[in-house]
Amino acid sequence: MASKNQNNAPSSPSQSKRSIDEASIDKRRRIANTKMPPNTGTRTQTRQAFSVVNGGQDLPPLCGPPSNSGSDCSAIEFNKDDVETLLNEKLKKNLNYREKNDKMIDLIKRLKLCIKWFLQLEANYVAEQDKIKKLLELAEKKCIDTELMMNAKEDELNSIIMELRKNLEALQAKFAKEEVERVEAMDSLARERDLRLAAEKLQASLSDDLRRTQLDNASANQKIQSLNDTYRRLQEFNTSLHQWNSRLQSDLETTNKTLKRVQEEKAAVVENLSTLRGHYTSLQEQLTLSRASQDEAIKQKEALGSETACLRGDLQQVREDRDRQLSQVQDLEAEVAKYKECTGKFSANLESLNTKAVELESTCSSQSEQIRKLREQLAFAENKLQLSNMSAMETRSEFEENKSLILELKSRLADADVKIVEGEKLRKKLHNTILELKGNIRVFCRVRPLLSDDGVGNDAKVVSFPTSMDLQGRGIDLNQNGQKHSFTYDKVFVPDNSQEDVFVEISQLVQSALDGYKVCIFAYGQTGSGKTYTMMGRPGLPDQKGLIPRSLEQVFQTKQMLEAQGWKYEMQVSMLEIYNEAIRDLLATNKSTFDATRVENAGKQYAIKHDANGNTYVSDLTIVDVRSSREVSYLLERAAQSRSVGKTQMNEQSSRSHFVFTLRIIGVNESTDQQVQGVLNLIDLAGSERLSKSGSTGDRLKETQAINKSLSSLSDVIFALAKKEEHVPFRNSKLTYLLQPCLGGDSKTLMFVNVSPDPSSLGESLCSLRFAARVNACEIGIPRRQTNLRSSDSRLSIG
Ligand SMILES: Nc1ncnc2c1ncn2[C@@H]1O[C@H](COP(=O)(O)OP(=O)(O)OP(=O)(O)O)[C@@H](O)[C@H]1O
Repeated sequence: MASKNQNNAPSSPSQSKRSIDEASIDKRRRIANTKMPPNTGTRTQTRQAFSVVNGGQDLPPLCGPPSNSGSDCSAIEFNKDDVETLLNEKLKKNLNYREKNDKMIDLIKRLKLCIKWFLQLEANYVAEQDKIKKLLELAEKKCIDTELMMNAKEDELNSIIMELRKNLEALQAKFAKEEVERVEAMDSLARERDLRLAAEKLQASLSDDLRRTQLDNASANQKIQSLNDTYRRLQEFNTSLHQWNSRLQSDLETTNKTLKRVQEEKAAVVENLSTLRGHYTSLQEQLTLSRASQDEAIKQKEALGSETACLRGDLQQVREDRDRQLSQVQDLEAEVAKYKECTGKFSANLESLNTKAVELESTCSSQSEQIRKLREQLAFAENKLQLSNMSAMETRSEFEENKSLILELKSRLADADVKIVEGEKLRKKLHNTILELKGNIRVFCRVRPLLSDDGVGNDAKVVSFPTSMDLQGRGIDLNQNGQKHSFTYDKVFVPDNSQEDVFVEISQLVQSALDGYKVCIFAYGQTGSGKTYTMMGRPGLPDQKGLIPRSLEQVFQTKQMLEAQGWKYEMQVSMLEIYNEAIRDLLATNKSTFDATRVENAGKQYAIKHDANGNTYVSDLTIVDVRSSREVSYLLERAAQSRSVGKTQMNEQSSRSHFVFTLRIIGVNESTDQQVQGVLNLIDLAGSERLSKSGSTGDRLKETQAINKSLSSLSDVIFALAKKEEHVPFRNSKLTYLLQPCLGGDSKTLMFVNVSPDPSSLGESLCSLRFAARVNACEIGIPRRQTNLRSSDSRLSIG
């Protein structure tokens, strides 16, 4: 029991008290049951004895004091009632003597037993009383010792409690101090945080530190809270100890009062003592725990100190940041000062802007006035607009009518376009037919006027023109030594005929070139007869423009007209001369080409090639795309400056080479899916001259021989073509080979024979006229014999 009570926790003093009270009551009960006061004990023992004597079965067996072994009443117990019942028992009247005697004997026996039991009980009580007295004395001694010890322990506990209180006060003071420091640190941190937040958001790391510090503070607060809880528990424990002590004192007083009466109270005191010992042990343990908690609190204090140091470090860092921020603030203040200066300037500007605003306001008011007027005008205009809308409605209806009319006209126009295309095709066909009927090789004769330089002989008028109806405009008579030579051609131009008159006659051929035919127009004649004049005209005089510029003007004019029908044309120009059977590029930009020393070799550079489509290509020849007659005129001037010229008896500026102007015309009509490719060759041949007259030496002789040779070759080709012979000797000269695709077949060839009326060159004129007459006669199908020409005249022979 003692060890069990020692293990009881002291934390529940009321429970302990209750257990102690119950124990005390139990003990008291037991003491009351076992104790028999000397004056009353006889009656009780007597009753127990009488109960036994009266039968004893209905009485509960009581644990009486120890009895003598072997005695009859050792197991019999008596109480007061039993004794009184035994003493008051009377015999029944209806009993006989014997029965009365038996009953009396039995009663006597029971009385004897009761007396005997009572005497034994009394002796036992006396012995027990002595023993209890001795035990009480010992218990008193022990209680006094225990009380002394308890007092000592109480003093010791009081001193410990005082010490703990002091420690707690010191800890509380430290905690309060640290709390104040913490609050100060928190305040400073809050201030610094405000500064930080106001300055820049770059202090995110410091915010993290602050959060950590706050967490540490929270943990410290928790620790403080736990310490406060511990302190509160200790206080409660101290209070319970006080209560327990007071209860112990009261119990001690109760024990002292009942010490003499109750033996079991000694055990209770012993138990209490053991309990107190247990409590003492537990108090010692609590003390140990308190010391441990004190150590822990000291450690926590140290930890808090280190945390405070950390916080101070953070505070120092925060202060440094604050210093940095302050420097930034100073910089910002400097900037603010600058901005203030700028603000001053801006305020000046603002004043000027204010004045401008005032001006603008005045302008605005005037504009408001204008707006008002404009609104009036707008209202007026709206009225007009309504009227206009009404008229627009009328116009719209007219428009619809016109639209339908336009559609009808468009359909008619489309029909007309189709008809035009068809008509154009028909025109081309008819035009070609007419030209074919006129002859693919035609000969025109042109007699130039008599010039002042021309020599005047006996018979000044060697050229005349028949006036008969059938030959008018086609015949020419040449008088030589009284003999009249008459020639007929497709057309004869008299000296009075202008350049325009001549061009009118050849313009149909130019149209053929645009229609896609190959056209060649030659100017043939003796030197000084007017070939260059006919082809090129006189420079600087527009009314004396020659066939080439006029043809080009017609080409570009017709091109523009045909573009309306869907035709698109590309024009390419090339110009070359054949000098001494060598080709020379007159549009080449390299001037060295015209170096006389390179003339002979230059021919090899310009190889003539014909393709299957009848197109001619000269390698290395300059071909220029042209879009206007002006561009071509510019090129013609350049070429004229590059031509090989010389001086003859008949001409100061005699052309010593054949000049070939080629215009390639490529036309495409996408709407009718037609394509044409025509060529217009305009050729100013070198002037024929008798060798006897040319001064026939050196280069001059060579030039004249080359010219005569190429002209002879050309006459061969033209005769062959006119006679439609199978073998045409194109390769006899560069000129004929170059013109091969443009001669014969569907090609149109026109030869001008230029004649000089100068009597001194009558022979040359006669030769030219005879040659041209033969060509013309072949073409129109006149039998050779009817021309009265000798066979030897079939070839042009000059010199
Ligand atoms: N129809 C004409 N009307 C007026 N003057 C003309 C006419 N034909 C030629 N002339 C003039 O006659 C001169 C010789 O003419 P042109 O130079 O054209 O002869 P040519 O046949 O080209 O000579 P060559 O073969 O030697 O080059 C020039 O001064 C030219 O102005």
